[in-house]
Amino acid sequence: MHRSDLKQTRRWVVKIGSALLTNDGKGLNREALSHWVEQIVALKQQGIEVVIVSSGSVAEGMKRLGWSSRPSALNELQAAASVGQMGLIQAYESKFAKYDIRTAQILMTHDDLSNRKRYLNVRNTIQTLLQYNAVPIINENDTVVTDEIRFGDNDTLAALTANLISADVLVIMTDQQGLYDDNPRENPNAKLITEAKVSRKDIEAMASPEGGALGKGGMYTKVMAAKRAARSGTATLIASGREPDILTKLFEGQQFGTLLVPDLEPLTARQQWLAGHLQAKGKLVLDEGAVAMLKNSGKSLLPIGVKSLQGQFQRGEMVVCYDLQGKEVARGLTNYAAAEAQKILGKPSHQIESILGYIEDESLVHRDNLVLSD
Ligand SMILES: Nc1ncnc2c1ncn2[C@@H]1O[C@H](COP(=O)(O)OP(=O)(O)O)[C@@H](O)[C@H]1O
Ligand SMILES: N[C@@H](CCC(=O)OP(=O)(O)O)C(=O)O
Repeated sequence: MHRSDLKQTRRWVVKIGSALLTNDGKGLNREALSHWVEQIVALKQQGIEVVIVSSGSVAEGMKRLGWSSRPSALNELQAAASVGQMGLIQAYESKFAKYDIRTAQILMTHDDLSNRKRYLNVRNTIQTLLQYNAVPIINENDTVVTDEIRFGDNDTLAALTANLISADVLVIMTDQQGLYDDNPRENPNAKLITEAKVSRKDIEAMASPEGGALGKGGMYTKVMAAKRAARSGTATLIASGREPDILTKLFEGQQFGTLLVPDLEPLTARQQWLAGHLQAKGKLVLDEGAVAMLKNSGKSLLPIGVKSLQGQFQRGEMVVCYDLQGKEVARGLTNYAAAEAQKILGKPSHQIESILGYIEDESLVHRDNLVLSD
């Protein structure tokens, strides 16, 4: 993907971060929002389908509730998000209405995306909305989530959305010009990276998880989001939402922000869904033979190759597989709950039935439910 190819793309996810959307924490910056809407309308006129992932509900809720500082208690954050989401959506709806464009609100949790049925439902809904020329506006459903099932930051949510709809481009708009080789808030000599392959290992180290006062995740979650997005072949642009006409400039191939080129082998839709599970319920440690089988022969994981396990997982839940050196090898959905798996570890599959009294499958993790880690 080169910048000049951006004009030929068809489907974009545009993520607008808290750091940008909020007026120094005093609610939404409606003027700026209006300008982004204008640019999205211009993209749509060029035939691009756009999905927005927008933060800002907590900041708007704080203003509406008259709170001067961001609460730390989860229930207060949830209340603020719930009050503020009304204002956020209202702002987008009224701006798009001027152009006679319909908007649609989608609130998701990580749980929704890890449930295969709900995942497919969300995908169908978004695709249908795009067919009807509506602009879906996505945020995390903050009111129903607790820490362990949160995306936590909207960069991750935006990347999973890009996977969900096989977007060509993910634009992460933030308050910096793009990815610098060091945190520009701390190092005035930091240099902007204009382009990098997403597989480059050093870009993770450049990106600090320290964000501004309002954002969450900093640049680190943006780089990780670009890696996730690359699983569906999606190119990521990290750029400043403060730059006038930024979306239009990017579309035209102008040199703004950082282009992170997807150079990894794209995963199938089902593998993307598997890889998008953020929470694993258990760990398996594999012997060398099993690691080689998974990596080189594309085989299922049999219990005989598993040395030990940890965690209280149930059948159908996500487990992470490690090699003997502790490096993650793969992740997948287990056919057996932890208590049963413990009994069949290291045993040949023909013994499963006599040990457990039944057999669910001869593999512990079937190949179709397994994805190799990078
Ligand atoms: N290498 C880097 N390049 C650019 N910004 C960085 C880098 N490392 C950390 N940051 C910080 O990340 C911030 C953006 O992240 P964040 O505040 O979470 O924004 P958002 O709300 O848009 O997601 C920047 O303001 C900057 O301080
Ligand atoms: N869902 C929350 C935002 C999550 C968040 O702050 O994300 P980010 O824009 O990545 O810093 C909200 O709308 O306020």
